[in-house]
Amino acid sequence: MKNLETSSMEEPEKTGMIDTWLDKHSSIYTAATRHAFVVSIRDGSVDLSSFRTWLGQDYLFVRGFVPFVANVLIRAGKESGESSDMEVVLGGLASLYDEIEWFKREGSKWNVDFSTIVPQKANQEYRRFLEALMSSGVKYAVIMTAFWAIEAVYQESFAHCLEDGNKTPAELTGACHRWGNDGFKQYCLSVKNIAERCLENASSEVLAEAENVLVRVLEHEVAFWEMSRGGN
Ligand SMILES: Cc1ncc(CNC=O)c(N)n1
Repeated sequence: MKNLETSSMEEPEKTGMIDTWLDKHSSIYTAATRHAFVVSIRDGSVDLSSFRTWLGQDYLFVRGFVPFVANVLIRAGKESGESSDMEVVLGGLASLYDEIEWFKREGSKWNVDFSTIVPQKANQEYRRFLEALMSSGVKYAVIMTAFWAIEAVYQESFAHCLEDGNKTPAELTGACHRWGNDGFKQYCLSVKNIAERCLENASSEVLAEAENVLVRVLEHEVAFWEMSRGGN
């Protein structure tokens, strides 16, 4: 009797490099997107001094992230070969303006004086890593993979705090909506598609570098959450 299960030999659906890498490095990906600090926001047990530490440190991080995204924007104009890349990155850069304004409002709300905050070690190391990625020897496919990972960790993390069954305190839902909203999810998907397109044509050396950079971003994100949880 003919086996119906195997009678149609369909080609397996093509998965992109990024999803392949996330499967391969799923434990660090989960550590970055389901960190105890994020889970504590979701279940309402969050320690507000940790939240205040995160707020001040992330404000400094975002100020360093702006030149990084500006560098991605310049490369999107010069190196991409696809004119729509620029609009995607420009949209991200523009939203960082609103984000900085939001941080300032949150800073007054939580009595966090940004002018006196000193970047902690994890923050300094993450920013140094971003600076290294901005050097001209780093390929567009590699920086785009890093850019996607940085944004996607926040999207995944804060969307989790808004999912069914959350007990996120009302005063923290603003932060969760900032990165957990649907528009930000769509934007992350657009960045992912750009990265995937570049990776499709990349050499094995560039692929290896992009995979390494992806893992390094996830490690920096875990260290950043750890720093926040440690308080100040
Ligand atoms: C440490 C860290 N990683 C990613 C983001 C999200 N990108 C821009 O806001 C962020 N704010 N902070």
